[in-house]
Amino acid sequence: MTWLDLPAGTGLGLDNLPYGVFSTTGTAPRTGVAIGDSVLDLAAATGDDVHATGSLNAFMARGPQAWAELRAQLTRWFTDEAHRRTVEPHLVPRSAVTLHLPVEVADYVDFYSSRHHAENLGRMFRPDSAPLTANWKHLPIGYHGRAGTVQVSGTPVVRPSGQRKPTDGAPVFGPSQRLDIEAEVGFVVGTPSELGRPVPLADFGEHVFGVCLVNDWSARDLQSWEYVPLGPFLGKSFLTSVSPWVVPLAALQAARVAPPARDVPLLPYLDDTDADPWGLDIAIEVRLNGQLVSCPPFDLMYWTPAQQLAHMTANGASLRTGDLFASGTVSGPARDQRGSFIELSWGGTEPITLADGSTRTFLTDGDTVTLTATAPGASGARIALGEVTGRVEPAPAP
Ligand SMILES: O=C(O)/C=C/C(=O)CC(=O)CC(=O)O
Ligand SMILES: [Ca+2]
Ligand SMILES: [Mg+2]
Repeated sequence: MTWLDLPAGTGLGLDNLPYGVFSTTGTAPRTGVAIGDSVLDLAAATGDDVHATGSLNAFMARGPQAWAELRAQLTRWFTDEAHRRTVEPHLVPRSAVTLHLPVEVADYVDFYSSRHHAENLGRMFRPDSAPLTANWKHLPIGYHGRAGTVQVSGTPVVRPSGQRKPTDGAPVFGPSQRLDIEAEVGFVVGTPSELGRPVPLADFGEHVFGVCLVNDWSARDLQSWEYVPLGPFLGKSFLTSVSPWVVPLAALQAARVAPPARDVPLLPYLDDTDADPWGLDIAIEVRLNGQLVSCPPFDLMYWTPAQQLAHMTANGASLRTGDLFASGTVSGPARDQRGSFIELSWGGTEPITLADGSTRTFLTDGDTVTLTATAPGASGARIALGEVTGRVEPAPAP
């Protein structure tokens, strides 16, 4: 029980306690913890300068024991009436805060781990080949993205310009006509690793601090022309949006589920059949201008984040505090479980109809896309993973 007056059905109860960076008018950005309709000012409540730096990095770098200790302390503070007098003055209404990018992003990696998404994109981008490439079931495919354009939820999505190639004719340069979203889950690295030393599956929880939502905005016309043979480049690097609250891995223990059965035996460094695997029951919702368009199921992801981390470091590449790796677009087998508009509209050939009767293939200037998600929490109720939103603005005049 808590002395806090938590709203009924809050996804931000004692079993969540996500971390973010906030400011109020005229004050410097600092670390806070979301609880109900409030934010606890951690810099003030703990007096620890690590929470006054304006990003979570310094705290994340302290490692899993420090993460567990602070979480245990927060639980004591919020449950024991004796702490009320000292803690309550440091609660700020959530409606009064500005939220900032919570993490100084070091490297950004994007995976491709939804089988349904990969099959759909394969069918559309490579209609003359098998939907899944020969390597897909043997390793979690990924690429290194652009860390410097990872921004917090709410950052305007300026329509990117670039080269695209009409079916008949020469390449042209101009604003993307196929601007899209990618609904993903992101994993934030806290503890670095040593160069030359792979991180085994079992060490996932030693390194990964927490989870956020990711919208990996994508310009499909730029992408389909530029990506051969080196993979995604300018079609995705213009912006990646993340949710402001990082949910600690500890809050997701009750959400752990077995991943889908794998079709081929895995090499030992990826084989989690005898381990406690890291499938996660995260239910995502995608809204366009407030209207629900899709419910991508994260529990169906073929590759888990622990396998992604093991693969990402299998060659000895080291981790830095603040590294962000995203799951890849989350799509399920049903049409209304697809995590991108290229899939929802089947490459623009089958427009979707929204609740208000309007139709869409790709995004129109003025559109707002919002991703939210929930997962089972320790109390039995679902915890919230916050939201990541962005509004499309027209390309600047040339
Ligand atoms: O199949 C392709 O060539 C490209 C696929 C993507 O755009 C996916 C990507 O960025 C990774 C992902 O989000 O799943
Ligand atoms: Ca992506
Ligand atoms: Mg992107």
